[in-house]
Parts: sequence; structure tokens; C-alpha cells
Amino acid sequence: MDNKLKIHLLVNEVAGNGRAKKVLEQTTSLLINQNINFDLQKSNYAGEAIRLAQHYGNQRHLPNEILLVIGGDGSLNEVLNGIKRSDNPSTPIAYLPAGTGNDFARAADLTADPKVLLDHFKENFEPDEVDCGSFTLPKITAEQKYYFANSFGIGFDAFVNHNSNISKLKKLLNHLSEGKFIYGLNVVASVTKQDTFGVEIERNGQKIYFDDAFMVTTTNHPFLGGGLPLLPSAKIDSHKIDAVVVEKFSLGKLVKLFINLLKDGSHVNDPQFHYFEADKIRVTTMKKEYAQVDGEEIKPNLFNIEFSVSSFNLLR
Ligand SMILES: Nc1ncnc2c1ncn2[C@@H]1O[C@H](COP(=O)(O)OP(=O)(O)OP(=O)(O)O)[C@@H](O)[C@H]1O
Repeated sequence: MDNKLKIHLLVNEVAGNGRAKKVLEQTTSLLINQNINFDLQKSNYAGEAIRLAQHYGNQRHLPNEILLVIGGDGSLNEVLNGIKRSDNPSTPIAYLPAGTGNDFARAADLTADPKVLLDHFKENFEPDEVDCGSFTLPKITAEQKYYFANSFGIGFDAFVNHNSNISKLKKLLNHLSEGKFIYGLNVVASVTKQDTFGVEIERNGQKIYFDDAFMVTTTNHPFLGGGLPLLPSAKIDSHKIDAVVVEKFSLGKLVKLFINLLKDGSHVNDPQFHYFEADKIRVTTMKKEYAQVDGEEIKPNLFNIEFSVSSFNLLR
């Protein structure tokens, strides 16, 4: 049975500041020792995994061939977009989390241990259909559909993400700790600098307007920023998409919300915390703000986006 497996590794070696490289080494040595067929492709630049995954999805594969991604949430996002835009969008994706945040793996309860995953493949290669988010952006020639495994955030969380990316401390702290710690530090550093903005949420034909939003995050699951449970009720198999709007708050209120978020999730009951669940949610912002999609930065812009729930096949 083992020898029938064929693993196609797609790896972002720079993910997780070297973590992906280590996971790749562990995985290839297990594959060699267990005499499992494999090939290996590495992304050479940001964005290349979209093209590589799309190419993989355009080819015919036997059920015992497995596309195994090693990287962080950004790498998974690229592969998801490549597969979904390919001729075979239901091509299953297997994923070993090796980034700094690994929020999707947390939400989908994925193992980070290559041995556990390979042992599992020997018993079962039936994928599970799980949710992802999708949205369309106008392009010069035609509309392009995009997908996300985690979230599309506008405002505060995107600004924190931006500050985390430029932080000189990031590299050092990544070596010392989990992404959550870096994110937490940047939450505090960014809170006084983030402005507020008008945002309209439209779902099921109903429009709700917020004058002073601090952030609006459309999410596929609970986690943000490396394990912070922003919306505990969001699930990757709910077949719904969720949007969270947090209105302007003081530094004192931030501390209270943050403690409640970590303690028992009761921050969701705060009058300044709003959440919506639907098949489709349109988010319109009135001021240029940073955005992030699966942790990848989008420069400040005005957004008018309809998000909807989509799905992909996940092997775990
Ligand atoms: N060879 C490469 N050189 C530079 N950047 C790359 C290369 N291959 C992929 N990338 C980019 O690296 C970025 C970071 O990857 P990824 O998000 O997977 O890791 P991470 O940021 O460490 O993890 P996480 O998102 O879980 O915190 C992605 O934007 C991806 O496009």
C-alpha cells in the first residue's frame, strides 16, 4: 500500500523563518525511509505557488497522488488560489503547517507532524470538503476570483499585520516565540495609530452602517494573528461566511476586550463587537485602509467587495 502513494511536495522554504525548510527535511527523510514515491517543487518567489498549483491542477492525477503543501498561511493561500482556478478545482490539498501563524491548521485541527500525516495517508486518502472564502475583484480584462482560507481583514488587524511585517523585531521574535506574541505586541503598538472609518455591511438584502469602525474582518474560522480566537463561533464546515465589525474603542477597552478574548470569548458580547453570518456578505468601506488576506498585505484602498462561501478538498 505504501509504495502506491505518490507525494507531490510544494514548498515555500522561506515560510516560518526556516521552519518550512526543517519540516521539508523531516518529510523527505521519512519518504525516503518509507520508500514512498515523491517529487519536489519549491516556490522561488512570492506568488509562484499559485502558478505551480494551477499547473498541477490542470493535469490529471490518480487518487493515490497527493499534493502536499509545506509552508505558512500565505503559501496555503497561493496553492488554494492556484487549484481553484485550475481545470480541476476539486483537486485535494494536503498541508503541513510550517509558518509563523498557522491559523488555518489550528482551525482545521491539522497535524504539524509529517510522520503522523504520512501514516494517515497510508490508511485514507479521502478528502474532506471544507469552507474557504471567495471574492471577486475587477481586473482590466475580466473579473478575477480570489479565495482565502483564513480571513480578509480591513483596518486594525490589517494595520497590525502591516506593522508586524515591517517590524525589525519580527525575525528575532519569530525565532524566540510563536506568531501570537508578535501579533500581541503589535496590537498594542498599533492601537493608538489606527483611525476609524465608515463601513457598510450588506447581507440577506439588509444594510447596516457603522460610522466609526476600527476593523472589519471577513473570516472563515475563529482565528486571527496566530491563534487569537476573534470569532469562536465561526467554523470551517458551517458553509457560511462570517464578518466581524469592531467599533472604535479606547486603550482601556482594548485591554478588557483582549483579556475577555483570551479568557472565555466573552468579548463577542461587547456592544462594540458585531458579527454577521451569511452565504454572502458585501463590505463597503468609506476611507482608504490597509487590508490583509490570509496575512498577505494589501496597500491602503477603498473596498467594495462581495464575499461568499466556497469550498475545497482538504486531505488530513
Ligand atoms: N522563494 C521565496 N522567496 C520569497 N518569498 C517567497 C518565496 N516563496 C514564497 N514566498 C512568499 O513568502 C510569503 C510568506 O509565506 P507564508 O505566509 O507561507 O509564511 P509565514 O508568513 O512564515 O507564515 P504565516 O502566514 O502562517 O504566518 C508568502 O507571501 C509567499 O508568497
